[in-house]
Amino acid sequence: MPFLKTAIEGLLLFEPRLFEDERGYFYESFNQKEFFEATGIDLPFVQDNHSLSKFGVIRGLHFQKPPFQQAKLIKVIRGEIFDVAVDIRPDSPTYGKWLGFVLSAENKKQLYIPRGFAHGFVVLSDWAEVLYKCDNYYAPQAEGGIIYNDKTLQIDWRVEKKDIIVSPKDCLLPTFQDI
Ligand SMILES: Cc1cn([C@H]2C[C@H](O)[C@@H](COP(=O)(O)OP(=O)(O)O[C@H]3O[C@@H](C)C(=O)[C@@H](O)[C@H]3O)O2)c(=O)[nH]c1=O
Repeated sequence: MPFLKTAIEGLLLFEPRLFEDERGYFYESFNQKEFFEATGIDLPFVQDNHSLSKFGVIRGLHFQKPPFQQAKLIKVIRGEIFDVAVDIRPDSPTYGKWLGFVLSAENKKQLYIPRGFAHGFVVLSDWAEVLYKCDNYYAPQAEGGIIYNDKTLQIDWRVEKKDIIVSPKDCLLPTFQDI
């Protein structure tokens, strides 16, 4: 289960090895032991999430406040997304930096986002189904977020402004400066 390091410490990209034959393909989409070796995380994931979104939908940027923070392992089983992680770990040398990766049903890449990041994605295909594992339960009272079009972060969401769809709740999220 090879995890590639990224320009942000702790943020890892997983490119699984596919076994293809005349029937189709097989791959290990998750292996706890190899995951532990790569990330040092010894806790099992406790919640799996599955969302479907149409083209132009941005979900995010979301996080849960301490002590309810969540690490996430993201993958796409239908369509294509641009998945974004923002480092909001106060002591991090890359605090306030973001990285984005195209994850798709085709490329089968998975993004591991440690605790202490804000997360969001935009759908680049007609529809996208996103699956992710979390190492902590949903805690609505601890929900936090940053507005997707924050002026400081300047995230390039890769879709035209007219096509962007954001939930009423996410439209009200604070700026990066205000969190
Ligand atoms: C996130 C979540 C939501 N819900 C409920 C609350 C609400 O009524 C409904 C939809 O919630 P939301 O609008 O917050 O869903 P969504 O915008 O998809 O929220 C998710 O966005 C991505 C980017 C993340 O990283 C996730 O951690 C999560 O915050 O689902 C749960 O029951 N459990 C959960 O874990």
